[in-house]
Amino acid sequence: MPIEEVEETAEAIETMEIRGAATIAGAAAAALESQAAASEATDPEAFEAELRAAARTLYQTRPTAVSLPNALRFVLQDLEGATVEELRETVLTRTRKFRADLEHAQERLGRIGANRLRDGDVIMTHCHSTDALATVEHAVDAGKDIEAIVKETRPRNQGHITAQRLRELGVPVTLIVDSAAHRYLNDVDHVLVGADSIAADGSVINKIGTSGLAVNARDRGTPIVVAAQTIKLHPGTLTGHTVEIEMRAESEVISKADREKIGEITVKNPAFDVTPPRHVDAIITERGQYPPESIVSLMRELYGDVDEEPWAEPN
Ligand SMILES: O=C(COP(=O)(O)O)[C@H](O)[C@H](O)COP(=O)(O)O
Repeated sequence: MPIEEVEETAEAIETMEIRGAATIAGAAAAALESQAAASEATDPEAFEAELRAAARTLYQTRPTAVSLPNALRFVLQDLEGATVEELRETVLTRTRKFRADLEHAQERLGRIGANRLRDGDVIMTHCHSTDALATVEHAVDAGKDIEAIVKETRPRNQGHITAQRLRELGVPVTLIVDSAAHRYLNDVDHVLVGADSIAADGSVINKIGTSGLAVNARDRGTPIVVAAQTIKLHPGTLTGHTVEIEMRAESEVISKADREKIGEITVKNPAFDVTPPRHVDAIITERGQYPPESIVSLMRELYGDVDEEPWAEPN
């Protein structure tokens, strides 16, 4: 049984109190760290079994952001240690490194992404991405004036979080409903979004509505920039796996009362969609800027082919 803190983190990820791919990954690593620190296992097998159970609990929360399994894999792959204490030390060292790397990567990505933004540029955002905001923050720190048109991002309105963060940076914000995006793209220099997963062919999986925004941006000739640390690269897609798109509750879309008033309908609430590489101009990572079609080489270099899940129950 995982400790209470792991259960609480899993619940917070499921209910989206903790959300966004990078934040989810950091929280999952922190939960494994707590599990390792608190473990009272007396033999290495029991310790590893506890860690695997904790990882499974975290893994089952949301399916689309690959940063979550990438974090779990980073911590649990090929665990080394002959005693519980050695294993504990390995896990604690890895979870701390993972969390520190996460911060450094976002900082570096932000500096690289900021080079694309010029003084006076207007960006359009969708959802709330800490990686995307890191690029704006660095541009602002470099003295550039940036303005933002922020899509509200139905049904969960993550655009409100983006608007608030941008205001904290002193960026002037115009909030629009999602369907107004095409109308305002003429005023925009870059569409700037994050990613939950990036597939080997360079497809970008991000908040539902990203692909429609990208099509509109292409129509208007506005460049589409994706800010995504390399923990968003989905190594499973190298071996033919697809990225699962999370379907969320109907209640996020329509109230029970409204639904009953309308009569018999089907409601669908996919949380993410897939933007093909031809609609993406650049993917900004902490390792540099990549055209989407060439991201596969970075994916192979960093992850190789990974098919196993180190948190699976041993046969
Ligand atoms: O789509 C979302 C969040 O979806 P949700 O709100 O459903 O979790 C974000 O664009 C990415 O996760 C990137 O975020 P970050 O750059 O912070 O990792």
